[in-house]
Amino acid sequence: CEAGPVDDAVDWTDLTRPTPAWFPAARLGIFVHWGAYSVPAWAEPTGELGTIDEATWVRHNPYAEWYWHTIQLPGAPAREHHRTVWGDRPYDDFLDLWKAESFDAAAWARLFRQAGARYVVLVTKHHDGIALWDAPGTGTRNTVHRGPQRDLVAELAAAVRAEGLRFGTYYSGGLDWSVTGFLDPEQPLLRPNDAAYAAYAAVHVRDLVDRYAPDVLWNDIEWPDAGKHRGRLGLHELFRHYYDAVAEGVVNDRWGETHWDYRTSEYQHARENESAAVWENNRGIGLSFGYNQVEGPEHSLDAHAAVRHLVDVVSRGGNLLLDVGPTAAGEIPELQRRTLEGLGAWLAANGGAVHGAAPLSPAVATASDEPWVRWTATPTTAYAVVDAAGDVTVRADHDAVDWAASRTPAGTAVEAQPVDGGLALRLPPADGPAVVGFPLAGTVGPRA
Ligand SMILES: CC(=O)NC[C@H]1N[C@@H](C)[C@@H](O)[C@@H](O)[C@@H]1O
Repeated sequence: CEAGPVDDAVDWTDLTRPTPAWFPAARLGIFVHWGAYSVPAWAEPTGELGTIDEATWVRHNPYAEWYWHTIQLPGAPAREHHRTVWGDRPYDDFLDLWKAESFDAAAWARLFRQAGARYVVLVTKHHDGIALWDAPGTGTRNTVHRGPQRDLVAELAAAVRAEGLRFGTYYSGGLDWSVTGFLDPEQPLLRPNDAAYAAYAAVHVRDLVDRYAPDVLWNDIEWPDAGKHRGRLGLHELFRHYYDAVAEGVVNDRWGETHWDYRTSEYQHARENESAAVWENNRGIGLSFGYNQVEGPEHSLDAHAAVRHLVDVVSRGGNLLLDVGPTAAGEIPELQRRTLEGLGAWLAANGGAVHGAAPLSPAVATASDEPWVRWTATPTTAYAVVDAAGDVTVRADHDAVDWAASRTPAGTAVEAQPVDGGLALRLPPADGPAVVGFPLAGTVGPRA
């Protein structure tokens, strides 16, 4: 895997343009990791990326979608699990065992809309190289010819768009174990960088653009080095082709030092990227992206925790791309469904503080953890999201906010009195954070 010719003379700046407004306004997306790995659906719930040392991570990988890799490692519990449950069956048997017999794209799309998501990003080829559409050059190693025997990308794209949501595609440009084998399993991020693989991947992403016009191109790990050039199958041309085909399309930042519309962090990894103007944190509801049957409530965000994570991300200017890992049959596991439904119920009452909202100027108010308070804002309103009940004081420059007309978007009247250095609120008990909206003084009617 020699590093290919990297044409670092490429001028990537001509691709820069203002980020299409729909993306930061969306605030919540749903990620979907569904693949042959959803058949074994087994990993150790070790911990969050960014909090586990690499040596532990690689052998006790909590990402169930890395099953094929983890079972290569001598001493990995997953390897022992595979031998016990599956014997010496090859990984590709899971493609044929993946039937998707209960897959109902319309039901998924309805659940995602009800969860308050504004976009959905489906994994179309993960690191195992199996495509969820009839990808050129994959032969029968895709879900159209084997296993589900359906174009899962087309089905979900149509259903998601019928619900009024945007549809994006994830593609693993950085790793493809079916092309490279495992190189050195002890070094999991050794990437194929040769021109042949770069062309193979470019043809795939171009096919995704031409067939599904994705609103988001979400590449993972990095783009093959030999593909970072201006040629016909080069990355620069690919981005240009994409923007010509999808005017409001956005690309993430995992294509190497080339071009991006927004930065990404993952669980606790790369949180330095969260200082960018436009960014997105992605994580599972549990510790894995692919369905992991081992995970329980103790490993997963319940609705309350998901609300707090989303609000914290939005208060700092980011989007949350929250992952679901469906079962091989195509069901959304109950633990995940409950979180999505609870998140959606909260957003139905309080979404004004999230959708289309942005950070509030720190000159007006700042976050606190005791009580738990995060602030968001629209051009006319500041929102205090308060995870406490009873008498709470929020610190705000009340000359900048008009406290007289405070209301929760859900319509519950809230008493708000200015006190030294802030505002005293009397919050009714609620089964989730309360949201109190304060008109930003000077932008709306006179102080009452
Ligand atoms: C930071 C990084 O490169 N993560 C790669 C990681 N991304 C997740 C969304 C999942 O697709 C993982 O399986 C993948 O390895």
